[in-house]
Parts: sequence; C-alpha cells; structure tokens
Amino acid sequence: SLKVWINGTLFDKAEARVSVYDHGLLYGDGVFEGLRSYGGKVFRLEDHIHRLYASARSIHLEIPMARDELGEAVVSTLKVNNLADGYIRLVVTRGAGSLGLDPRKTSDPQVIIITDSISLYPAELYEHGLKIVTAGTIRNHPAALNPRVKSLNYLNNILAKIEGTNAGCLEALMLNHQGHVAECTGDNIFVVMHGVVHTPSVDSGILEGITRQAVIDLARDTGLTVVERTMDRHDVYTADECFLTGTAAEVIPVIECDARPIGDGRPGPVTKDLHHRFHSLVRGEPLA
Ligand SMILES: Cc1ncc(COP(=O)(O)O)c(CNc2cccc(C(=O)O)c2)c1O
Repeated sequence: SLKVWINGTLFDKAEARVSVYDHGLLYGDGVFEGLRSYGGKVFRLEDHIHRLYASARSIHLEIPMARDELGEAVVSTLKVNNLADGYIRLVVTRGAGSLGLDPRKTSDPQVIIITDSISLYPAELYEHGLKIVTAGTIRNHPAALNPRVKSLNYLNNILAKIEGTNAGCLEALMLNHQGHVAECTGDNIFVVMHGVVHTPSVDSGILEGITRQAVIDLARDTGLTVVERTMDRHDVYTADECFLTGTAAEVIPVIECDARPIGDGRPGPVTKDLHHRFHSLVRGEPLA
C-alpha cells in the first residue's frame, strides 16, 4: 500500500496520522504544496520547494529541514510508491501544542509527504471545456492572510467552490477585494483576446501559480504576447478564449462564465495549442 513520509519515517497510508492537538488541524496553521511527477520526474520541484519555504517564512513557521533535503525526500517517497505519474502533497503543520492559538506553545512541526494520484476534473472537460461562475466569496485581502501564501487555510476557497458546485459548475471564479478578477478556487485564469494572452497580475491578490508561470513562458516562447494586468469580468465575458492553469488542473479550457459563452462556446486554438505544449513540456518532450 502507499507509504506516507512524516518527519523522516515512512508509514502505511492507514497508519499515517498527526495529533488531534496539531495546530494544522485545529487552526489550519501550516503551509502546503501540490506537485506532479511525469515519467518519474517532478515538474518544477525547486520552484515548489521555494514557494513552500516562502509561505512558511511568511507565517513565521520554520521548516526543520534544508530545502534540498526536503526535495530529496519528495523524490524518494515517489520512488518508494512506484508512482511515475503521481500527485504529491507536501504539508508542513505548526505541530501539536496547547489548545490556545499561540504558536510558541507548539512543538515538532509535522513535515508530511503524500504521493498519490489525482484527477481534478473529468477527462472529457479537457476536450469540451469547463463552465464556471463568479463566487460572491472574494479572495483573501492581501492585508489579511495574503493569497500568495499557500497555507492550510483553504476555507475561503472552499466556500467559493461550494458556490460553484451549488450552481452546477465544477469551478468558481474569485474576485479580489477591489472587485477585479483574481483566480479560481484552485487554479489561475487566462483569457485570449485577438491573439493576445492576458492573465491577472500577481498584485491582483492571487497565488503565484507555477503552472501559470510555465504557461506564460511557453506562450511567449511561441511568439505570443502575454499581458499580466488588472482584469475585470468584462474581459472574461468578451474574451475569444479562456483557460485555467494549475498543478492539478494542468491547462483546461473554459467555455462559459456566468452563463455567458466565451467566444463561440468551444475551446479555442490558442488554448488547445498551449495545452499540447504544456503536455510536452512536463514530459520533457521536444516542443514542436
Ligand atoms: C488558489 C490557487 N490558485 C492557483 C493554483 C495553481 O497553482 P500551481 O500552478 O502552482 O499549482 C492553486 C493550486 N491548486 C490546488 C491546490 C490544492 C488543491 C486544489 C484542488 O482543486 O483540489 C488545487 C491554488 O490553490
């Protein structure tokens, strides 16, 4: 059965546990990363580890391991589980402590590496596209828990996700505190207008997605102009194409937002091309 790595020890999935006094459970006090491996190679491992340590630093949590040590633990856990194409969840909690909030009363941050498989959206939606709705729940205000911190506090995103599923959609668009477009509950958003690619800038109150950056680089490498800017729903409604990016989602077309068809209501050519290029990139295949 699958083994889970916790603070250097491998546990059977059924025996992998943390204390009920862990502040990760009690308060969502911790950080995490979601990574994928393709053909045994972890995509952008260093970038994910860098973001994990940045998120930890931001919440004043010291990860009791060196970055390269943690990277090696990820790769070895993947190998132990014989997962060539796997999804990796990397979690660091504040650790167990008193029932009060005070992190000074905790000890032993739990460093957890889960490797498994994941499929966020049904395969046919990569062919036919996803419908999304705008959630009333906005993305975290940057002066509160900054949305660039990938923390265990995902209730904000979950509330928006519930609004999406209540509306019959598998994903929901979230605005920021100024009412501009930020991202979806678990992926970044892109639109294509007259052959130009647009995506909310990092200062729009978003998670700085690693897939987002890879797709921006891919698009620019193929000669497309990519603009990172402040965006509104009008830009989504009037776009020729729209797609989402994320480690779990990869690159998935959006064909409708708030019951408005995007373009002709079908995945567009730029979206399909970037999807295929991303597929080749993560598998280390030469780009056409
Ligand atoms: C809010 C948010 N924005 C963008 C992304 C994509 O970032 P990367 O390109 O670096 O992966 C994420 C990460 N996406 C994510 C994380 C955890 C769970 C789920 C889920 O939908 O179940 C999704 C995310 O949670």
